[in-house]
Amino acid sequence: MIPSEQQDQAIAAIKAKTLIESLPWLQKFHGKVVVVKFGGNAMVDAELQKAFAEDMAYLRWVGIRPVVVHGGGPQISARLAELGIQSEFRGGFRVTTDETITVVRDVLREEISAQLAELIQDAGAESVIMSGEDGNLFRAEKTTLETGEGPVDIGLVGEVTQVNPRIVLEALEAGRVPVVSTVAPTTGGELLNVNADLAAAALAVALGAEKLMVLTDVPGLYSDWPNRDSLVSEITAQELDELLPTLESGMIPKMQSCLKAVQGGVPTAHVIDGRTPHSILLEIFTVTGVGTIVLP
Ligand SMILES: Nc1ncnc2c1ncn2[C@@H]1O[C@H](COP(=O)(O)OP(=O)(O)O)[C@@H](O)[C@H]1O
Ligand SMILES: CC(=O)N[C@@H](CCC(=O)OP(=O)(O)O)C(=O)O
Repeated sequence: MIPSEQQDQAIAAIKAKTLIESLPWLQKFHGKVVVVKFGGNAMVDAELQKAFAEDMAYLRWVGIRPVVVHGGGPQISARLAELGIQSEFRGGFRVTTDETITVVRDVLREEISAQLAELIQDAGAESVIMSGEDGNLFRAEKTTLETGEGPVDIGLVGEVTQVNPRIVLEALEAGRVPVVSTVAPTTGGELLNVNADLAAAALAVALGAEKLMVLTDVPGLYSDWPNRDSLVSEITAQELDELLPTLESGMIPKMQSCLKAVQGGVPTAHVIDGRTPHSILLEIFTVTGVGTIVLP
């Protein structure tokens, strides 16, 4: 055999190995719901967004049912800055005023949901946009932040207290990929800004999802941030519960979300690096997986 043929054969063998390695996972996850939270920091690059959308279409066509819940913190902050409004965060949450909530809702729906839905359609799967306001998807209650100096009012910020997953299930039944943004009304009809990590966990639990995958802009959870040698590949709910009080702002809602999901019956929750193209496929379909896995 000439060297170029040998090289072609070696490449073909790697491709075939990768494909066949996915067989047990295809069997295990067939028909199952996977909730993927796409973070604002992971979606700044157009190529990565395209790869993400391709992953969603891929999952849909291999018979797994993906549900996208997205954030958009940096994009909301950018729009607010254009409007001359400064962003303030307390405990990882945006202090949200009457003026801010309209911007949050618009950026999430008109800009980010719309763009993701279009990319998913371009990748070959139907998608449908929804928020906590649609079909009673989410009900929320106002969050009061507990701090060392007592409770702090952070404005129109809420947490999901009820989920009615009907419209998500209808979309999945119709073969569509739901793209969910996370503003949500109270029972009184007041619109609240809900952190997307936490909303994703509530939705994953309500849907009886097989996995929650949280994409962000780091390789996973670090037990001793920012020490790069402290990447955690696997952690139990109990260990995470103990680690949570030591974590810093961005990671707090993310890890609370993973904890809530596994405590609510989701078999595994994952924090993975959204900057690696197709990291979702690598996590689901390869033996080693990537990022941090949270187990019950
Ligand atoms: N223990 C930790 N492990 C990993 N990242 C951490 C940790 N503590 C703080 N971070 C920070 O959290 C950020 C991710 O949170 P955030 O900026 O809210 O992301 P996203 O927009 O993806 O939701 C990381 O970029 C990192 O700077
Ligand atoms: C209450 C609160 O902080 N809401 C978030 C909602 C978007 C979000 O969660 O975006 P990421 O996933 O990119 O962080 C915000 O206003 O930024």
